[in-house]
Amino acid sequence: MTKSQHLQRRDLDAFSAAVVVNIAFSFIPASFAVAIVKEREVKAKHQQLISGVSILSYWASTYIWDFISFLFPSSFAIILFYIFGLDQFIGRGSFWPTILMFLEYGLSIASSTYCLTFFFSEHAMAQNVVLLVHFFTGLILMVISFIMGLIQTTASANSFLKNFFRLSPGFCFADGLASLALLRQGMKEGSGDRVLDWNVTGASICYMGAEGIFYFLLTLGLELLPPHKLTPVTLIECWKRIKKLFRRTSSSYLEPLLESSSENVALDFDEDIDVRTERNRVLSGSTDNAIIYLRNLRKVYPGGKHLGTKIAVHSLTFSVQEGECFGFLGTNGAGKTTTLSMLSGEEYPSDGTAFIFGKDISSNPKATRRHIGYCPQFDALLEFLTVQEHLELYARIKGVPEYRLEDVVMEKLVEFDLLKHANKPSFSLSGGNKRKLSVAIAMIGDPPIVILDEPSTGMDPIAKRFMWEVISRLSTRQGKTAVILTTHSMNEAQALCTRIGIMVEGQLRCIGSPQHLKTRFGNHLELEVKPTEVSPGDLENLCQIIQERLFDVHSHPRSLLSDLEVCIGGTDSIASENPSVAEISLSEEMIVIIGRWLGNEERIRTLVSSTGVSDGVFGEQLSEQLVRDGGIPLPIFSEWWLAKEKFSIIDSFVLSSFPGATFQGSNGLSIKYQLPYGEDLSLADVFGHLERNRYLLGMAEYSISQSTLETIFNHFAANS
Ligand SMILES: Nc1ncnc2c1ncn2[C@@H]1O[C@H](COP(=O)(O)OP(=O)(O)OP(=O)(O)O)[C@@H](O)[C@H]1O
Repeated sequence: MTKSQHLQRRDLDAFSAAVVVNIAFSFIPASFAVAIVKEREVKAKHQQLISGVSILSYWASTYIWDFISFLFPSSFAIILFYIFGLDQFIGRGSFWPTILMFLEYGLSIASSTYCLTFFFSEHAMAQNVVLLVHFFTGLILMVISFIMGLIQTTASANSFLKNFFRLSPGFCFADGLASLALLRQGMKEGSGDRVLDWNVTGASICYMGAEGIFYFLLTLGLELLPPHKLTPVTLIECWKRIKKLFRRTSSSYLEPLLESSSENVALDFDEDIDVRTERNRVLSGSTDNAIIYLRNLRKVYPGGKHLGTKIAVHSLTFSVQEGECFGFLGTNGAGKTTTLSMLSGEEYPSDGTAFIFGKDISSNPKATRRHIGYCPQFDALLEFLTVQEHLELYARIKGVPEYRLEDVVMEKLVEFDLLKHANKPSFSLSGGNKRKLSVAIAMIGDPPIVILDEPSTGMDPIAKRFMWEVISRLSTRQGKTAVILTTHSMNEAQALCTRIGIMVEGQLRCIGSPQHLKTRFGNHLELEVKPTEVSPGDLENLCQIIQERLFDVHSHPRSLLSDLEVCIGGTDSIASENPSVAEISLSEEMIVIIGRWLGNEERIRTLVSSTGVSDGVFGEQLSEQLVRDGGIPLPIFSEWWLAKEKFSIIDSFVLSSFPGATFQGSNGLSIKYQLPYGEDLSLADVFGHLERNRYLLGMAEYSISQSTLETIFNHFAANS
């Protein structure tokens, strides 16, 4: 074998060794990546592993574990490398540079894979794909570089291109090993004897070291900041934030408001006068004690391929003061959660901004978040952590000092009546108790701003009352905390909120105190009347009249007589003596005829109609009985008839006395009306008129109330 053949053989052997190692490194970590993902899933399920430690240390342990997992195959390969004598190509003197490269390779691969996965998708598969792309890139570049290095005309281009190829950790690693092998065999040109020369291992060590640190820091940043995928929209948002950062140098409490008069945006919808007044007030900076200001806050979501963009929140402007409980109401999809997510820093505004204690949520999200306790719409609890551990964990995250921890946790357990559930894992709690825990977490550390997104969902009425107590104590009694509350319960809003804003399709449609909204938008009164009960004398009289008419056989059609026979048990009894009233059961045909005798066939129709005309509970029961038994006892029919008579008298009285009054329904015991309310008809007029005629009309009781919040909400929802 000539020297040149020997060199080529050695050259090829060195290259094969590097390729084999590279492939080994490609696939072993790839399979480990799967194991790591699985291990993370397991950890996610058994969250008690992190009991008592902060999120940060959980993150650190996960990261270190991943890193060790990546290093494991490195160590494994090193051992193999020496056992099978592959080291003869490298030489024992190169042990430490080799070890260093292995370590750096582990770090740079782990960090860059982690980091790229964060950017594009956190799906487990994405992590594997990134990992494999990494390894194959290294391998392919290695082959290209090797071939280019062999061909004389491309050798210098190869040296230049290597500077870029080295951005791939796989290439760096394989190139470093191959260069070491070539050096030891004396086949490396122009590099002297030193293993740490740039062209031997120096470049690989520097590149991999720099990449490892760079990606590590980037990953750290991504872990600590809220995760955001790299999409055109997020890029635009990032750009806007950067611009704002440079524009806004001051963060004093009032300055942002005073500078803002030019921010009146052109609205493409008619704004309610109260909403406009609030907008002008906020934009002019004349708000006292307000600690939250929203200024033209807007959120646009990308709509995907086939849908247009979605404007979830349109130019929202209002303020919330200290000690205020602001009720943020709205239809489903009105944009409430989106607004709250922007305030709590979960989402970036597409335009406009908000200030919390004078700090801009866009340019200073960390500083603003410190003031906020947020209870999201869906419980963000860790399944296997107990109630107490949750409180401890969040108290630590919120910076409660260790010596106060026990007291703070106990205080919340008692305040939210969770003491008896303290040691239960959160997955075993009922929905209502989960909500309690979420609200308790939001209130840890007594933040000056508490944002509660539908806090009482799923709670029983007692728990709900209890929760209302806690919230009202927080805002009204302590007087220092501002609460923003979204709810679909009008009772809750009425009970808790000092001011309410109703959102429809991303726009604020009205704003003001509950009383102000009722006075402004409740342009009618609700009247409920309960008639007196039917008197036994009247009932007896009617039964008698009907009975007499029924037994006046000459006036009956043949078919009715046969009906009567069936109802009271035979012809003899009809002819000879009158049966007792209670014995008489009226068939449908008889009822229709009786209605005609009594002069109101229309009323009978509500009873016998198969179309199910609503006539209150009593009427519905009689209809059912008629269908089921084929008849109704005479006394019961008579009672129903007299009750209807009373209803009818009251109905004609109300409709004729209050022009514009509308019938709203009856439950069989009382009737409801809506009366127009305004200059023509005052509350005093209505009371006076009803009181004067009360006994004449047979009203047992009546009530008049202003429109409820629910009617006002329905009015806005219906006009959306
Ligand atoms: N990530 C998103 N991407 C696209 N559209 C979204 C996204 N999140 C919310 N939306 C849309 O924005 C609008 C406002 O949603 P949001 O969840 O803020 O409403 P909401 O008032 O809280 O409703 P609900 O009372 O049902 O909780 C909805 O039309 C919703 O479909």
